[in-house]
Amino acid sequence: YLKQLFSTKRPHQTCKGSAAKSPSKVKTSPKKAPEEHGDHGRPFIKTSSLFRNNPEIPDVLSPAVNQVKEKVFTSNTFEELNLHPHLVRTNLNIVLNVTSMTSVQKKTIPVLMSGKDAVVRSQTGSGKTLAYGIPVVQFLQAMQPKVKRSDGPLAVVIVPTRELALQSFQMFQKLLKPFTWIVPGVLMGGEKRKAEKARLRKGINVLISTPGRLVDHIKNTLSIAFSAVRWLILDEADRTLDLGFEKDLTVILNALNVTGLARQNVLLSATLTEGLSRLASISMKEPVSIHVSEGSEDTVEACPQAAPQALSDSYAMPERLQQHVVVVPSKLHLVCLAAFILAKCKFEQRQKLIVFISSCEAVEFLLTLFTAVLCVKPSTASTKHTSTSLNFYRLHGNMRQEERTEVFQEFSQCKTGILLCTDVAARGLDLPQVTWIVQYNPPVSAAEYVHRVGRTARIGAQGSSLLFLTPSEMAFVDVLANHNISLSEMKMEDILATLMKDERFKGRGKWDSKQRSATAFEQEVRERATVLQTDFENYVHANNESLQTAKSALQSFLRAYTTYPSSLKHIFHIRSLHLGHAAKSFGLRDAPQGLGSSITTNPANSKDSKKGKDKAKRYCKFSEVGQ
Ligand SMILES: Nc1ncnc2c1ncn2[C@@H]1O[C@H](COP(=O)(O)OP(=O)(O)OP(=O)(O)O)[C@@H](O)[C@H]1O
Repeated sequence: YLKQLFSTKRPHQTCKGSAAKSPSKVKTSPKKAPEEHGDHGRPFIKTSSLFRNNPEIPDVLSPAVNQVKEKVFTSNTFEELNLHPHLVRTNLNIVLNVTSMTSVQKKTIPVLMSGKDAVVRSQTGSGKTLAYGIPVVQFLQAMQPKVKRSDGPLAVVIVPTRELALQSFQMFQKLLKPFTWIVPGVLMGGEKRKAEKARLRKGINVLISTPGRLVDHIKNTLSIAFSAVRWLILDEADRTLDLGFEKDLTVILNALNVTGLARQNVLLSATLTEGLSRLASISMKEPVSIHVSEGSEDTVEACPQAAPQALSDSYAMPERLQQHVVVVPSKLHLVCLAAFILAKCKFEQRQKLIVFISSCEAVEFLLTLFTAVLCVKPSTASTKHTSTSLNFYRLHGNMRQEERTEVFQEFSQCKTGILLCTDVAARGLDLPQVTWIVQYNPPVSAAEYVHRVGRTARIGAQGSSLLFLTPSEMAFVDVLANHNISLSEMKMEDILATLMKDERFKGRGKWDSKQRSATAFEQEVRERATVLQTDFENYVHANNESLQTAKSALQSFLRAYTTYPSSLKHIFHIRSLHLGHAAKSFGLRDAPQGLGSSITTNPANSKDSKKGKDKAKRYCKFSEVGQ
């Protein structure tokens, strides 16, 4: 069917009009349309109409849902917990500046301190890390005889990504400050194995690791011994399973189980549902199920079998998170994202955005393109509105680890900026003061949606999110509604209207700001969007290198599109993509020839067999996370 997909004769379901019948007939090449010069000295190349032959944009009808609410804070303080006074005063009150417990902490800490296993679900940004960190530290500092480095790991914390491993490690460093005899350490893909081996040999008591790297050491590092382990924490437990790490987890559990010491096991995530029972059954003993949704004051319950089944499919969302959706035809995706970034980061103050993109190559491409086109200063001082400069960052699994760590730290500390990233940044990361989450490419599940938007509106703060969908993808709104998530619509035209503030993209000179006619305004917005798209296309087509980069970004986007799970294929199916229009969203004037064969030759996209499907899943996900 891939042949069919890239055939120009393929009838297209999502588009109206003649262009829909010939998707590759997107005509704009310098040869076909000779250059002329516009008012601003920029060479104009006639861009095929961005606003014609697009599918209709119906209104979004987000079904009414009862949003599940969780109260973040309680009026209880940590003093009530009978913790070591240094842990409360030095660490929590002074170093971490926290006094009252969050709901999940109030429910989880006493359960864990009583020695039980637990499965913990509470909304993103509600303080789950301290909910397990405090009991672990309280337990370790009280151990007699005193913990020694040579005891090796006493607590093992498994997290799905490297940045999250680093973040959890830093939290343990803070919590363990007064207890200098207990040593935390982190192992993660991308770091030097030799240095990690040396640290393991010296002794690490609280070991934080990504699954793959831990398995690597279990197999290859003689000095790793788990004879003393008393705690196993799986943070973002559902994702760890998702990533196909089940095999790795089995290796880890087998290594831990050899000793037979009594061990406490804790699973945590904002989206624990089905699938977890399987994990619980292999790793836990009569776990207590803890969830925090409103009206569930008593939801600390012993659920001997398959505790997570008590959890419903309704996800609690942060109360002060404003969720939006915008429906944008593929052709207009690029200009619409650019206009949104300009609106927030150029014409508003102190905005910090995270933009989720489906592939590493597309992240790289957009970074280069936006830096070249959007960051250019106007040739005259004609920008009417006060504007601030744009600071772009990027994070994805194909970057070197040092670079990833550097970007993570820099973006954590910056006051304004735009992080273009893949799902490596979707889970667990606690990046301060993020104001907007933009999902430029839709997530692979409702759970991933929850985690992505959860990078804002943390710990009771305010935040907003925007999901981009094409008209053919609108049914994803219903998928979210099934999990009690409701979105309000933002209009594409309103986002594009930002371009009226930016004189760099002025149309061909007829616009007069004193004009009051709505039609003239709309016309000028469209012209400016076209000018911006032309700038993008000119950049992409300026040389062979940038053209190839755009093509491979498009290709990687298409590959990623094939990896949606079968339950969502009726919404996100590569057959319903309009290749010519998708190409436009990568600044390409025409749909590249031969893309079909390059996608079919990739084993990740062979979908003839189940094996092929599995490979496809793995290909994308492993390359994303870059274990
Ligand atoms: N009791 C508290 N009072 C104030 N701030 C807190 C408290 N507990 C945790 N925090 C802060 O809240 C933020 C979010 O916490 P954390 O990262 O543990 O959330 P989470 O529930 O694990 O989120 P996610 O599901 O996204 O991983 C962190 O900056 C943390 O320091």
